[in-house]
Amino acid sequence: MLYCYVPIVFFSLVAWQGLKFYKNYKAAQEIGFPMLASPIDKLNRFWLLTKDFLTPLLRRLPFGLGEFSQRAYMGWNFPDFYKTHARLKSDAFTIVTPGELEVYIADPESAEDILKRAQTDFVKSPALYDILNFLGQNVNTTNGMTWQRHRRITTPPFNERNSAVVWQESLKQTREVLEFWEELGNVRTTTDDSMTLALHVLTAASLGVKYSFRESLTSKPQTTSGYTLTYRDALNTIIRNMGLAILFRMVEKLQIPKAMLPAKMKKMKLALDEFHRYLTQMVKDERVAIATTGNTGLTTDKANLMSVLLRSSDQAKAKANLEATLGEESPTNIAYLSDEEVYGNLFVYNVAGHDTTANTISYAVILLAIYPEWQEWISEEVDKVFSEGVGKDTGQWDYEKSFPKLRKCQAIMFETLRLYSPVVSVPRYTAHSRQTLSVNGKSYDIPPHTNIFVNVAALHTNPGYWGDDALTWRPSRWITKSTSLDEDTVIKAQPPGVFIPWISGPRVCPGKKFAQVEFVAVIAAMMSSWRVGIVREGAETQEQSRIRALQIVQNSKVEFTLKMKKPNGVGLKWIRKSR
Ligand code: HEM
Repeated sequence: MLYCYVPIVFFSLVAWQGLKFYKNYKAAQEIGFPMLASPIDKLNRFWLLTKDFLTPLLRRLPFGLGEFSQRAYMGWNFPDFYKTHARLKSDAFTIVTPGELEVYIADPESAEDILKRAQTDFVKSPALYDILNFLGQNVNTTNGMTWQRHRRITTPPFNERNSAVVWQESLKQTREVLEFWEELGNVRTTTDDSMTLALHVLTAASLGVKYSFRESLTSKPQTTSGYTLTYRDALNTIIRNMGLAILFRMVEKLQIPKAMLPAKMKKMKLALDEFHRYLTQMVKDERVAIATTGNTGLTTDKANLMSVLLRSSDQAKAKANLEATLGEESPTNIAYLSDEEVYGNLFVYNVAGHDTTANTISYAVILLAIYPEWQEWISEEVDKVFSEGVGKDTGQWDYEKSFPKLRKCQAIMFETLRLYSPVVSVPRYTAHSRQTLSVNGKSYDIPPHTNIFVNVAALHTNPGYWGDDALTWRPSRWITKSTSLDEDTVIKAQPPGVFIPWISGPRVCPGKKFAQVEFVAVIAAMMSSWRVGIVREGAETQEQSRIRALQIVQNSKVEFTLKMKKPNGVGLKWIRKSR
């Protein structure tokens, strides 16, 4: 009997999806942007589980019937760049799906406007961000007053004093990495090692925990009793497989018994559970340390994300409790973080602050090896900045004096982020209200429950702004002559909305300076005494090896953030620069 219901259920589902699609089509027509259609909602769970298998089959369908599948996943904007906008001759277009309506924007002024109105009009969609609530709600996933509370409490550690720690730790890690790479001869682990380097910088600056790069390679990791993984391995397993971690959270809701999970998912579950336990223990230990030493966490060398989160949370909690005991009529609004929220924020800062910077370093290093002329370009600047006094002894390099002068190193970072931005599109949501948006000077009405994507990859490569060589990696486009007598060159300022790897407005990335300081320290230290080249394969010429390496760089895809699919395909050789 049951089999009779199967076709009924199937056709009802199809009809329901068709109805939703039609409703969205009418809404998209009313907005007035050019339209594209997709019969699939990219957040549909069945699609998420099967898309890797189905997409190649769909692409083979005749008459371009499966063409929509190119845009049916998060992050399709790379390597589409500005192409779809150019084809539709519009800085805005709509994709109609049976899920929620999607609008893509590549007009710099509208992009800026959307990002500025992040607190009220264009918020973060719960459907997209709730899944990132690993271990607890956090600054990245919340909206409104809750977000303000998270932001107020979590950002103070990212100050100038912290930048000096980031600078010193980045230089130290780079010295160790380079010694290791010199010994290796043929380095195929640029991305993995950059991840380790960035993780060590982050744990030093945010948790006050220091690791040695060399020891992390040679010594067998010591697991704490009762754990299978070390803290670092648990975090690494999660961060290097964020796509899987997100999928695990979706599958977790289906309550599939652990024994039935595939091996990869079991490993992810173990990493997430143990990372949670480590954080719980670290928070407990930090509380004891604060109580016994009276360390405020704000004015001493021990100021780090963990101590600041706990201290400001605990103080605010104590104040609220006192007000409640005194029977005050309107006790302070909750101004602290619950323990779960502390874990959630520690997790998100670890993920956001590690993977993004590490990948930017690894893209830049491989691009420098492909285009060695830019190595000379930076080296000239580094030699000039450190010509007096400390010279090549990076252990003596001073953050405050040198960082602002290393403009070419900053240009390398900006140019790398322009083409290989970790976040290729920024999703926002109109929630329950209708919003007016001006695009290229004309006003449009955006309906409620619309996902509006600021198309970062398109903005960064619009030939109308960046010129005919928009897709070429050319760091010198960032340097211009200074009008001041004190400096001969400066970084070229861009108009608002044109270059937004860290976005802008109230939700601008709080780790922007952190990432810049780390990147500049690493690249300057590398180029002060070293040169890097591509290791040729077989009978390859130098030119062929560069073309191959560039293909590997361009063969990237978004897995939480943008990454090369096969970074280990490029072998690099590091040699000391002759004095
Ligand atoms: C090259 C390096 C980096 C890039 C390109 C980058 C980019 C971004 C972008 C585009 C966002 C906005 C995402 C959205 O609203 O959906 C963001 C948010 C965030 N980033 Fe970064 N980031 C970098 C490094 C860092 C670092 C080093 C940290 C911390 C140490 C960090 C912590 C965060 C946090 C906590 C948020 C959420 C802020 C909020 O929503 O209020 N990021 N980042």
